[in-house]
Amino acid sequence: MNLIWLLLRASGVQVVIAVLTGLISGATTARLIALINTTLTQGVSSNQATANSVWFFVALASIILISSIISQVLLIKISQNAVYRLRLQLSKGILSSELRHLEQLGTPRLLATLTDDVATLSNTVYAIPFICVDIAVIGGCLIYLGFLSGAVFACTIGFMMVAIGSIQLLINRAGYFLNLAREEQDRLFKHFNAITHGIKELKLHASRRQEFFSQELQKSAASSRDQNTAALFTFSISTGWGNLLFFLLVGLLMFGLPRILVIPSNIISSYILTLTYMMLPMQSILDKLQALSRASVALQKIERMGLTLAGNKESTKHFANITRNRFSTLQLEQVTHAYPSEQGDTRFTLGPVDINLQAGEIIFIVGGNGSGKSTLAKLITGLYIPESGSVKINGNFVNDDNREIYRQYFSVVFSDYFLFDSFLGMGNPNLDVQAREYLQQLNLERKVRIENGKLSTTQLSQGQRKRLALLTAYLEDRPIYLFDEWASDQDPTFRDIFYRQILQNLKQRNKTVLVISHDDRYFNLADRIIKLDYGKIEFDRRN
Ligand SMILES: Nc1ncnc2c1ncn2[C@@H]1O[C@H](COP(=O)(O)OP(=O)(O)OP(=O)(O)O)[C@@H](O)[C@H]1O
Repeated sequence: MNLIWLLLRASGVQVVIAVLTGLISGATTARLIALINTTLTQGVSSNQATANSVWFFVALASIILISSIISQVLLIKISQNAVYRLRLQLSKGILSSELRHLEQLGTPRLLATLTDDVATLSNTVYAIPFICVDIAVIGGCLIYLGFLSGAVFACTIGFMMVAIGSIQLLINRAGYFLNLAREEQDRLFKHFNAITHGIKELKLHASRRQEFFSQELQKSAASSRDQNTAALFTFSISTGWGNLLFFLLVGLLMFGLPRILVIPSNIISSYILTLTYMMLPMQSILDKLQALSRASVALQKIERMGLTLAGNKESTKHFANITRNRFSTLQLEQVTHAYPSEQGDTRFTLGPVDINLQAGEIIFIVGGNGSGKSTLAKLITGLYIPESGSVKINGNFVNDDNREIYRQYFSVVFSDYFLFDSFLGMGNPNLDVQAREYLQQLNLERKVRIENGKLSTTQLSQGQRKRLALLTAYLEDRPIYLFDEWASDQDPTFRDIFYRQILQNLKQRNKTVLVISHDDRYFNLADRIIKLDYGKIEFDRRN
């Protein structure tokens, strides 16, 4: 049902046209079978009648061909379009969701849905057009059967309802196993994540690798295999059961029903012929049910993810020239943020904090590990929404409507930064020239080339990659800079350059620079130091 909605949402009008042409194809098929039936049972009286029948036969066959092709082409387009829209919607949903919510969902779950579920769906929607035509053919045949004999039709429909009900029970059972298998898939993705990101640690420690493999990955993979096997077994039972029931129906019509009802033999043979013709589309539907159930589970997962994303959606209106806005002050007033407590863990709460930042200041944010520096950075930059308290920029409150504008004041290099290999969204005509200048200042001109806003490589050392992240921040040229332990993996010479030259240059350009640092040798270079201790400001003093 959800799959049908998916198509209807993609293009309601086209779906209606496709269904109508499908129905025409089905009805024409029924008429063709009726023609074959009458010709076989009654024969043709004259040459003229034969010629008429031949033309009628050709016309019906042509209509079936054309209408089924139109229906399928339309449905193929609609279904592929639906998957395309779903991919974009999901990606948009992730991009506009609150960071905290995405952190809670976790990368493996997001990836499992973005890759696995969407792939399952896109591999299955191709079947929907064929199923629609099959259903139309079955529908057309049933209508023809209804015309042949009301009593036999009633018996046939009664039998079919019971048959469909029993098959549905089996399919529901298979769907249950598929759901379990899909839940296991999330855990599998978590382990795949560990393999790709923890490969060095796993390679270096044989017993850790072995235990990870046997206790975690293998267990999940085996459980996924078992649930999938159970689902597939149930599906094959349902296909076999469906075929058996079909033969049972044919047997009943041939041997059982004539004993109870008086049915002319030509009606019986017409029924058998039509039912035999219906067997092909029925079998085809039964074969595709497995893929459809899998797609339905995937769609449920996608929709659940979409719903949680929509429930945590932020406004992401696009505002041009935001960075040209002038910055004078930024105030955090009684701002708090709390992480939910993990098992056996005490809940970490940052704040309430009061901070007042001015343009052109260099502020060091210092404190021990876990004191809340990065959390504060996410609150200052608007990535986390304060649970209480308020943030003001240039005297104006930051709220849901202007948070997107607010974020454009910041150029940030987080400690877990991501490096894009091209400078996207910069809108700077001198980008390449400016970027090459910065490459020289950052001592990278012999390692990296820049052509049309694209970096020749990002396969560099940690320190060099971080310099490229700094280069991107330079090019963004925004009023407030924030560096989260930027210098931690720089060599002593460049670390010195960072603290003594880069930060001072930014200050001279009237930038506000927030530096999260453990380098106490350079604390004297700050205009101001804010020290955090277990989520509270221990001191906020000028140097
Ligand atoms: N994504 C998260 N989910 C739950 N708790 C978190 C999360 N990130 C941080 N925390 C908790 O918040 C506390 C502060 O973390 P934060 O990263 O802000 O510290 P920090 O001062 O930047 O530490 P470090 O110097 O080690 O980088 C930690 O004790 C941690 O347990």
